[in-house]
Amino acid sequence: MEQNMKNTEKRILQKILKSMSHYKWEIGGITLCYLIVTATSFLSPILIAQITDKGMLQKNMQMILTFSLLLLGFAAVEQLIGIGESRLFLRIRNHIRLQFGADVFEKLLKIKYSYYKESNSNEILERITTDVDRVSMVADRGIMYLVQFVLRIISGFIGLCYISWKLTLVVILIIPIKFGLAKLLSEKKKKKVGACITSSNQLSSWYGDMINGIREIRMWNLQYAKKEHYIKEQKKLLELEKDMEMTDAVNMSLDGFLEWLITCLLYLFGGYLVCTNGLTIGGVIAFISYSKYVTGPISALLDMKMIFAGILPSAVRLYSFLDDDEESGEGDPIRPEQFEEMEFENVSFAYEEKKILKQIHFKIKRGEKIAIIGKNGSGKTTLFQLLIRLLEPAEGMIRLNHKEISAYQIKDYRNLFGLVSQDVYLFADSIRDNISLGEKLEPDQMEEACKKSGLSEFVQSLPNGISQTIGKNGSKVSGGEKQKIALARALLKNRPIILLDEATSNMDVESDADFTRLIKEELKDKTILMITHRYTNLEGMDRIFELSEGRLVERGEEMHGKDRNH
Ligand SMILES: Nc1ncnc2c1ncn2[C@@H]1O[C@H](COP(=O)(O)OP(=O)(O)OP(=O)(O)O)[C@@H](O)[C@H]1O
Repeated sequence: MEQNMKNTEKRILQKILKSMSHYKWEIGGITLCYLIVTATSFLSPILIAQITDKGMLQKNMQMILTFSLLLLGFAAVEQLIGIGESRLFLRIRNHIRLQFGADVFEKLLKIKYSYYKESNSNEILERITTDVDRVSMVADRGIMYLVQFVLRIISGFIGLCYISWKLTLVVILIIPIKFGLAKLLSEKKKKKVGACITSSNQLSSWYGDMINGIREIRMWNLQYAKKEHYIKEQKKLLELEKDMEMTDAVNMSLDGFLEWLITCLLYLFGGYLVCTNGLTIGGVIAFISYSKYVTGPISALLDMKMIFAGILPSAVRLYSFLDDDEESGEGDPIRPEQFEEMEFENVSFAYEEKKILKQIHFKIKRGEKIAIIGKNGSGKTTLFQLLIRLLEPAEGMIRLNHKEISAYQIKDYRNLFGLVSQDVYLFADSIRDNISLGEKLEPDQMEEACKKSGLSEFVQSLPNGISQTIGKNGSKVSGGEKQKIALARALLKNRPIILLDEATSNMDVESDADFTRLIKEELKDKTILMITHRYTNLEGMDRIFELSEGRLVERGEEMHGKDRNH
């Protein structure tokens, strides 16, 4: 298990590094900047030593001025190059964010529909933004400085050995100590980041659920209980985050102490060498400056483990999401006019252990109208979801024109259907945009669709007419009006097969009667599959099926003319 995890992490690390390889030119530019900065900073301690030994100790103002100006010149070059390096770095960081963001968005559009049944939108959003943000940290300065660190360490060691190899041994002492600390703390941090991610996910899932259920919370006075729950869970999460951040704080403090330990040891031995004439005072000052070049980057280099410990749990989750199964999109093309018939052949379906549909068998030909009735939870909507390929049968086969539906290109296949459902989702746009779904339409086309769906009167009563915005998921319109918008959309799309899943469940009696008339007259050439609980809607249907205990049974004429709402 542990080994498996390690292999996954290794694979993911390779993937991350591969994604960085797209930015060869930028990384090359940054490396060049670092090379120049390394060269100038390599020379700076030598200049400081000259100011001390040849300038201050020999009271030579000319030397002090010359070397000070040189030092200032180097600093100016370093800062200018720093600006160029920042530009390149930000370019890489933005590209990486955009790349991950676009990959994730595309995946969300293609991932199997079941993914959305397991998590609410808040949870998905939180999970994705956290993971993308964390993984984008690979383009963090800390990691980008990797090359600079290595260069600094090499140049620093050359400088140190040049001044005194004995003192250099003191500096080398830092490596095993820092290595041991980084290993210990990074393992701890990885576990803590994992725990934080899990807990934060659970909280955002709960939070999303709470926002969606705000009406019920107010109606049933659940505010106090919900607030208590929130505080309890948020406290737990904050404790975990505190623990995680404490690991970084401990690491920083130990780093600081280690730095001072080395500095004190250098003063001790350096002071001894000055007293015994083994080294000049300027030499000791230069040595201590060089030692900072080496100890800082060594710490930072070994801290990479800590940075990756923060990134890896998110990277593992993000890449496993990106590897998740997608809807199969490729296949044969089909045009709407080519549709002849659809057939369910012994189709069975189960949600986990629960069998919903058992050996469903029926055929529908072009122009036929079929009604499906059945008790709540009998599986009617599930049957539609199988039809539009949101779900896949566990057994059996659904055929279109004698060919399994998965053999068709999904885009073409879905273009055969128009859907009006009981819980239609409307975007927070205008009524026009919700009906046209981005398609350019003539005003009279829109007007006709509104008239047929019974929406005209409502639209005329609005201050902005068809341009009126309707809020998140149509929060500013009624249930019946929502269904009429969905119906107008389906009419305009003019698809050969129309699926009506309790399409009039929220409509008034008059609108419901208009709808029945619409099916009989305007939609007489369309193939219609209608789920309904209202017997009045059965008028004009060619055949009626009842779904009961997972089985689909054809019912006869006795169903027509029954009272409303069975
Ligand atoms: N994602 C899911 N996981 C587990 N069970 C599910 C899931 N979705 C639906 N179900 C169950 O499957 C059964 C069929 O649901 P479906 O929505 O197809 O019924 P329906 O006939 O359309 O019901 P209604 O008339 O109430 O709209 C129900 O018992 C439901 O609880």
